[in-house]
Amino acid sequence: MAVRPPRLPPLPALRDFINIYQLKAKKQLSQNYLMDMNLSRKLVKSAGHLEGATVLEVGPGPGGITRAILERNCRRLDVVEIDDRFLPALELLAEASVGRMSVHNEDVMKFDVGKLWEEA
Ligand SMILES: C[S@@+](CC[C@H](N)C(=O)[O-])C[C@H]1O[C@@H](n2cnc3c(N)ncnc32)[C@H](O)[C@@H]1O
Repeated sequence: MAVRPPRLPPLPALRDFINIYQLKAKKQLSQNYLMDMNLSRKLVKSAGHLEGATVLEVGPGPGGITRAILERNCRRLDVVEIDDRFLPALELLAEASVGRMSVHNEDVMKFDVGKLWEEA
């Protein structure tokens, strides 16, 4: 029998986050947002088996791919996002993940991934 992905509690649509927080894409940070959740789920599925895995996502933006990763029932998800305008949306996702997701508002080029995973 197929295992259903765990449902996250109802969350605002990505488009609403972008409108409420006026998250106009910044070119200098290569920002563009994937809004189609079906596409995000397909992308994440192509990463393989994530159930019980420890995952690092760089540049989650408003969190479309992040939602799809959480739905795959990973054990732990760390996201590193340089732009603090996304923090309210990402913190809401972290709350909905019931302790599985942590948000790091940092530049990934200066971020110590090794240290993070020592703790994992
Ligand atoms: C192309 S957008 C992708 C957003 C999201 N993953 C999606 O698919 O909708 C790239 C993201 O990487 C972030 N970013 C760019 N440079 C970064 C850096 N040095 N460290 C962490 N995040 C960075 C941007 O702020 C942006 O959220």
